Amino acid sequence: MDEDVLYHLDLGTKTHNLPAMFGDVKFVCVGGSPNRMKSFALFMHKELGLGDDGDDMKDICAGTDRYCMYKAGPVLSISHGMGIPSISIMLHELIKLLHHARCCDVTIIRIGTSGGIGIAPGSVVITDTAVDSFFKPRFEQVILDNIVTRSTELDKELAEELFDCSKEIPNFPTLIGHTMCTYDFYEGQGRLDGALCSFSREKKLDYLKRAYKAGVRNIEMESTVFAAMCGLCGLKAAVVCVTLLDRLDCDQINLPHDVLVEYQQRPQLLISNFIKRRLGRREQMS
Ligand SMILES: O=P(O)(O)O[C@@H]1C[C@H](O)[C@@H](CO)O1
Ligand SMILES: O=c1cc[nH]c(=O)[nH]1
Repeated sequence: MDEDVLYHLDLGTKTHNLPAMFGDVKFVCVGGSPNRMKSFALFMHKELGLGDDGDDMKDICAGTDRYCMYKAGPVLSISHGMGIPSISIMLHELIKLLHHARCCDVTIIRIGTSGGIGIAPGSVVITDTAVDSFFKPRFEQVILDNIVTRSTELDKELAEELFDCSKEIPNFPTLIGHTMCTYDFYEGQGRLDGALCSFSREKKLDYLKRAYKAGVRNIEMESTVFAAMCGLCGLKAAVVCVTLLDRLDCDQINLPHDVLVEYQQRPQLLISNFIKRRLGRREQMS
């Protein structure tokens, strides 16, 4: 293409010098909420000792309100909204951005929230495999009028490295398990408290217990397409989500605000330790 307009990011190959803006990116962190991704960028700015307090950090995608994007040294922090269609659009444009910027050796991590199954709220789940609502490791993409099935395997070594990092943080409940990705927060995740509900409490529990038996430890709404797209494009990828509740106990998220904030910071803390460890290793090698 003579020009590539990354429409939803408000960036483009003719309007922006993408190699100059992004060529040094080594870590990309994505998550649903714009505020969370801004806080993460500010946190990384501080943790990496990048000078002032980052107060003047600008949203690189300020020209659009679809997504936000912040950069702290080699770390790019981007919001993706909720659900598969939203993250998928962002990933198409992000992956092209990384290509145009000639980035290499990039690690991409989704830092999110989720509902746990049979584990204590506040636990951090590092995904080994993302599965669909049938507990299958696949993402079905409709292309023209065909269903194309893609693998949702994630990088096992990266998951182990992250798990290793978690052990260095005191009182930090972390585990590796399957993550189920659904198309809906309510009926799609077996909730009884949506505007619509057509199944009994018994059916809900039977489904979630079968999910647990199949190795699922948490439920969210982006991991299958994230794993599939990153895998096909050769990006090393991980999914790290904190659980906000145990779905075997309840459906409503009614945590006090300060607890919710602290839980959401857990994946950020883990990823910050991981990035600092990786950067330290690179410095030792050079
Ligand atoms: O990254 P976040 O915390 O937004 O991810 C989960 C999955 C859905 O997008 C959303 C539902 O509350 O939270
Ligand atoms: O239960 C939950 C909590 C957060 N995100 C989800 O998708 N489900």
